[in-house]
Amino acid sequence: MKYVSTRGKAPVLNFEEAMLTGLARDGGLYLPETIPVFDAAQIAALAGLPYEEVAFRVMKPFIGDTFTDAEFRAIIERAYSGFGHAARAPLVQTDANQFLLELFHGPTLAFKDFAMQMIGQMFEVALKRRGDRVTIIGATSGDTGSAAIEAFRGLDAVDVFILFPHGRVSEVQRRQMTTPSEPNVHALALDGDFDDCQARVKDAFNHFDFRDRVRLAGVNSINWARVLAQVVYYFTAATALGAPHRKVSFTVPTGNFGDIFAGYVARRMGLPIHKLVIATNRNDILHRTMETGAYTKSGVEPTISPSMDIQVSSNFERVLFEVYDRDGAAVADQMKMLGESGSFPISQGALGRLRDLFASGRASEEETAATITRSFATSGEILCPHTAVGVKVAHELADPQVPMITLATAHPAKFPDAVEAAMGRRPPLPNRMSDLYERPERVTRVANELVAIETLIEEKISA
Ligand SMILES: Cc1ncc(COP(=O)(O)O)c(C=O)c1O
Ligand SMILES: N[C@@H](CCOP(=O)(O)O)C(=O)O
Repeated sequence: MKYVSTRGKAPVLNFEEAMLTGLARDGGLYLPETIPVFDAAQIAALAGLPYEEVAFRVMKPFIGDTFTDAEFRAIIERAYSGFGHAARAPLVQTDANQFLLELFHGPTLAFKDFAMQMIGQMFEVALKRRGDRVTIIGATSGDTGSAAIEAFRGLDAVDVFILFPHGRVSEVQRRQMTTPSEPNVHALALDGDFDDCQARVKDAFNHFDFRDRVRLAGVNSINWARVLAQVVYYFTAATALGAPHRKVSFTVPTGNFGDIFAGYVARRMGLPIHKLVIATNRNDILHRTMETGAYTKSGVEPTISPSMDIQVSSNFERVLFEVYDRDGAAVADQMKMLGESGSFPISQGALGRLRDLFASGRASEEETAATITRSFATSGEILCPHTAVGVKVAHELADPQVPMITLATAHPAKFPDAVEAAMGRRPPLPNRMSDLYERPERVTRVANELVAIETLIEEKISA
């Protein structure tokens, strides 16, 4: 399997190279040259299998000969062994035709663990075999960072630097990043918002001297391996409800577009997905784009669903590449326009294709809080604010005949203030984390400047 860049000018790579590279050298994102398709019998055979077996069958066609079957099975086993639920991603019915896919039973209580635990294990095996060492840099609005630090803490072949927006993540998220004591992990509080963090990460990748000197690698969803691991739970959920013989819809609380892009890949692989719904909070750039046909930045406003407080949605580039018939030059032009003027138009043809692929909706702060309140009162389910954004939109866009699955992307205990304000009860942390508030924190404040960040990284890795 070969991987190509969305901007069409970077070297074509195999899976291992694409995984260890992260961002393509032309600034684009890697995608498989072709997406494998499963027939109905292959999909039907997944129903009822353990999560790990589905993960093996779904991901295997994408990895080429990077790992032997035995290696890959062992990687998958290790990745999911720390999850707190035997089903890994259990499906819960909340209403006549509404379901929640609980993706928060991993070590840091968010869906990021599904991919990050896999990447940690895959990096470890690949780097040991190469006798290599890398410096990982990541940007987070809260969940990617904690999942990355958890997945890579203490591993020999990596140093990890995570940039998070100072003062804009929940206390639980911050502590998950700042309390691990292993010397190879570093939480950096940046003076800016998530888009600034992500922009500095991309700048570092585009500064080739630095990139090559520290052997930079990325674990944001710009890394194809992140998206790939997230394709699996669309298959487990849909087959549990009767796919391929029955269609299902998914609503995905969306920020950086990685999770919903994984749903798009699942559909391209043959999974019969009826609607794929983008749910945004009041930072609704994706919903506005779908409505108006112009991707236009308008400044990030802090919300009670902070992990989705994003304006530059990285993986949207991947879907643009698809709806522009894989025209890398057209995508590069759009990204240039976005960088220069904060906006780009989408052609009528591409917009039509986007609207065929995705529906969209948004939830205001009040609607998000009201959804948390109502969900607890009617079904006893305590939702995290991101999931509540999804549930609000899912109810609006559901078809009575088709099951609607909302991705429950984080555990409510990661956002206790917002949940308590909505329903008058503070969700407790699971027992294994109950001392999180007592552990000492270790964090470095950093300016929103590439030079300051690069200097800090070089100092730390040479210390
Ligand atoms: C809890 C939670 N929900 C939803 C999202 C949005 O996911 P994505 O960025 O893949 O669109 C994030 C951040 O990525 C998150 O942390
Ligand atoms: N919401 C994310 C933002 C980064 O997203 P990623 O999926 O591209 O890593 C977070 O929680 O950090």
